[in-house]
Amino acid sequence: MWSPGPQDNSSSSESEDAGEDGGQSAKSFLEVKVLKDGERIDQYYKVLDLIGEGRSGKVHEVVDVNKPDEKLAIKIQPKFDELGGNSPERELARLYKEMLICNRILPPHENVVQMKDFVVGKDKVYIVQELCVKKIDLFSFFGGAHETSARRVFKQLVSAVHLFHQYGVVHNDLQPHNVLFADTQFSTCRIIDFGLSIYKPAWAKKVHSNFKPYDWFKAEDLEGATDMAASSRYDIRALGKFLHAMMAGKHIPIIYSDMSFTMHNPDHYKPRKQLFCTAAFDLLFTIGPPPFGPELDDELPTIEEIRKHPWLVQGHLSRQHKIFEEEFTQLPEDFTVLEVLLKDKSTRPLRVIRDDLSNHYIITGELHRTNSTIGVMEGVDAKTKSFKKALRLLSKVDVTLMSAREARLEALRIYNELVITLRILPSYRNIVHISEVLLTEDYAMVVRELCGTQTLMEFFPVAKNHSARNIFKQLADAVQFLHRYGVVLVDLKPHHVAFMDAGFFSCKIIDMSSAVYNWELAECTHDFFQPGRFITPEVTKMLGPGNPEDDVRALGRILHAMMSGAWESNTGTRTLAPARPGFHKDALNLLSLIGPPPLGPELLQKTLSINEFIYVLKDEIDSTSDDDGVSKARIMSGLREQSILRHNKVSRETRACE
Ligand SMILES: Nc1ncnc2c1ncn2[C@@H]1O[C@H](COP(=O)(O)OP(=O)(O)OP(=O)(O)O)[C@@H](O)[C@H]1O
Repeated sequence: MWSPGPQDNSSSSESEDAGEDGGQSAKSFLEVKVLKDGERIDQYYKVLDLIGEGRSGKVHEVVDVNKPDEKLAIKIQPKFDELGGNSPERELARLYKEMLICNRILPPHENVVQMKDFVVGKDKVYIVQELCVKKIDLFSFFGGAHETSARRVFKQLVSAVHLFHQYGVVHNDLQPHNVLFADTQFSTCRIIDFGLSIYKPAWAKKVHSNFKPYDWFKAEDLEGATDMAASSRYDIRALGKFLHAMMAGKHIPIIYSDMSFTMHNPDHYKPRKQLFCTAAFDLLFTIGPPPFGPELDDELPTIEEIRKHPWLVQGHLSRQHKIFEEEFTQLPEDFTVLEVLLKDKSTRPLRVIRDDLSNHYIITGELHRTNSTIGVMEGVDAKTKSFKKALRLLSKVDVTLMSAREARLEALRIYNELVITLRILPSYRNIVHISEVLLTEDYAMVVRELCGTQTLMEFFPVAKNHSARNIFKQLADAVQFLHRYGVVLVDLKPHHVAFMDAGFFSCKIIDMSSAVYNWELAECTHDFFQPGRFITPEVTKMLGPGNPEDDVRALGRILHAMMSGAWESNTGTRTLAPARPGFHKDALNLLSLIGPPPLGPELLQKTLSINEFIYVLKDEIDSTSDDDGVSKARIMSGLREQSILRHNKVSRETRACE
């Protein structure tokens, strides 16, 4: 293959300022290669599968014959428009422009599909790109979208479109099938297909330092009447339609004009009020399709303005915080304001008591769990005197012992714990159930179901292959559930897991005091819950975003403790006790994937989401019989399929849990 040099006047090491938009700071341009006479593309790329077909050609899954480990996508476009819509010259000019936009004009961006190679053959042009998840696009996302996930994906789209417009490019064909995803969790989207894009240097605020448009295009192509009617508002309109589809859970088919869809389907495409906050509606009214947004394109905001919209800028910041400024100020002094701060449609009540606690609960003993520093008592309902409960005391900080700032932080930490346990998480079988919270000025008393006093610490020495598998599965299940709701435990310790029975058969996570809400991670919420209302900026700043990997690591340490018989905390250089005999090789496999180093990896599998990882581990443990070995390869290969299924189940499960 021949790589032309002469007109290539930009060095491959030139650097590029991609702005604050998530672009990378440096870009090496790809050289366009030309197939010599007699050469064929399959000498370079081996086709595995047909994955898509569009107006301009077919897209196949391929591997580079010299690097067969990495799967790629190749878009094969005839040089001449086979449908005859474009003259041969115009079609070639279109292909040339698509290649230049992807390769020269736009810097790389996290949410734009990455180009890998450009090859020109006798009759065809080949664009080799990174492979996105096959058969999944924005259409697949709409149905399961909710406040958190919609904001995440929408922000990414806005960020990419902002970059296009800065560099003078209008994508001009932003449709759901041109937005793919890098992963099956819909966490990172990738825009594809610049086949209809328009480039006007006059629109650009930024240009590559070495890209001189007039060296690459004829002046009439850059200034002429062609495309002049086009405008950046095309992309804004498309974003508005995406936003509407995310909020409504469905996309308005293109056959409906904006007016007719409302006439024929007044309720069918309604945005879901229960899932989206007023800021999202405000943006919909600004850019959505009529009748939600403006009739006239002239009334649409620019991408710059959209980027600054409150739903995107302070999406995860709290409206609650603004509304209840006064109450937040009072919180360190008076815990009864928690009743106002945590007010919601939830069924788990917060009750202010003005009289003595003994009128409500009679303390019958103290609960001591290994290493636990948390004050938990055992008590019964003062009236019925039945059903023992665990009473967890969350006390106000004594300001004579701590600074006002420390008192405020501790009050916010308690607020955060209650938001997570009462408002974010639905009930779950392996997480301790809370029946109510009593509030006084000085403390919050959390009334919970009573678990046994034995914790994982007592379990480790007696754990056997079967019992360990059962308990580990319950924990992995619980962590996966928490992550789906965006909750990271951060500090899962053995004494945070209590058993319900003396035989170590069923366990529950009983401590969420270090948990944080990570809105990037969340895939589902209660139907009527808006995390953004509760997670205040201060809480986010104080506790950080929460790294889900910490929980997987904690599970890895717990697994090791079950297998070795002893807990070794997370410190120092490791001389870890070896696994005791009797554990199945699957357990050793798991340990090598998530256990503490050197038994497990120094770094967890970065390419996989933690959710995905836990899900498959859980499933494999579940289905593995003692004679049936499970290899790492099998675990990995099951990942994609499992998580697609999981995504489809999320909405159903959310309801089932509640
Ligand atoms: N990088 C990729 N990874 C996975 N699938 C892809 C990739 N690129 C394209 N596809 C699939 O191929 C289809 C067609 O691709 P693309 O939109 O680039 O072609 P097109 O001929 O320009 O289509 P259009 O009709 O939208 O103009 C996409 O909708 C998608 O399903």
